[in-house]
Amino acid sequence: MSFFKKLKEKFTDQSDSVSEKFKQGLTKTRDSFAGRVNDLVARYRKVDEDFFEELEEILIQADVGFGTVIELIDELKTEVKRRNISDTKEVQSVISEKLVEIYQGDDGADSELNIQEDGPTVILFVGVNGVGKTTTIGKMAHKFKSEGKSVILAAGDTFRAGAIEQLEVWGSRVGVEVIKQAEGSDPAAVMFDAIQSAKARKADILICDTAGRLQNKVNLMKELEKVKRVIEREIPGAPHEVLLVLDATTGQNALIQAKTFKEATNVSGIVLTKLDGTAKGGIVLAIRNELSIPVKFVGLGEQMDDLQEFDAEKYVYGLFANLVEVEED
Ligand SMILES: Nc1nc2c(ncn2[C@@H]2O[C@H](COP(=O)(O)OP(=O)(O)OP(=O)(O)O)[C@@H](O)[C@H]2O)c(=O)[nH]1
Repeated sequence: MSFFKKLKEKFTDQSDSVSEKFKQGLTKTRDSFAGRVNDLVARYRKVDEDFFEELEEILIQADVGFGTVIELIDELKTEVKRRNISDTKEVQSVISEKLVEIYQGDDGADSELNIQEDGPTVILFVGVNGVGKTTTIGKMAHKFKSEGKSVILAAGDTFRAGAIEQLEVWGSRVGVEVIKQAEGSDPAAVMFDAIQSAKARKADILICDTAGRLQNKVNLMKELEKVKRVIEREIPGAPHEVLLVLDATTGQNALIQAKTFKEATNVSGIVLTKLDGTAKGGIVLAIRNELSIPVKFVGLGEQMDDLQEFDAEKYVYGLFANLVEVEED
């Protein structure tokens, strides 16, 4: 059975709300990317050099990233030869198989969060303004709460006007406490307070917001280092996760931001927001391959439960859900 058929069997069940969310959230990307692949396959009967060249172009336009595209095309060519494939329709299933393989890589690209059994687990959020950091923190707090965990939020973005209030709005919406100080105060002091509260209340999860200015890398680095130092001192081994939030609709710009943050701090995972708002959802693969940081969560819409743990198979299923398939005997 083809790889894609197996994926379909695994995920077509409508009652699986998560794979359905991936399918819904990737509609824009699927319409353009998979639509073009379908069209390519219809136009080319034979797998030849021209076919691969056009495929390369489509992948690059979906923001898959140049390096990743070259790797993928090379592997496809090898596989086509090895399996003696001549029908272009058969190549489609191999593409989906290779996309999953490339994403999972050698290290398995684990999207699971490093949660401490006997908390508090400290999760530090970093990222520039406007990427959807606050919304993501709110959605994540909601996710933990619905799993029965107790959550505290730390309003560490003391720099951007309105950031504290915005976090408070999410705090009351989700029903979790927000630890804050006045605008302009030292973020490290907010973290200190928040950790004391989390310890005193035996909270399971402490989610920390930070300021997202990128204009001055030295300042950003200093601030993040200071915040991390305080957290580490108060809870050895923390922060347990440093999640960088990136906006999928900014395409290659998101990659540039990621490189800067990677230089400034140890990023343990990426949250890619607004994947539903772009036709270039291939950016997930570019991030994974070019930065070697796993995408741990993706934003697939504006609703509270639209933040989903990333899963390469569900993602690829979402990309190709309407694939025109080869008839199998
Ligand atoms: N469609 C869609 N919209 C999202 C997603 N994540 C966030 N948004 C929207 O993006 C907008 C900006 O998000 P905010 O969290 O307010 O971000 P911000 O306040 O501009 O900036 P920061 O909090 O500093 O990142 C809001 O309208 C969110 O609803 C997503 O996954 N999908």
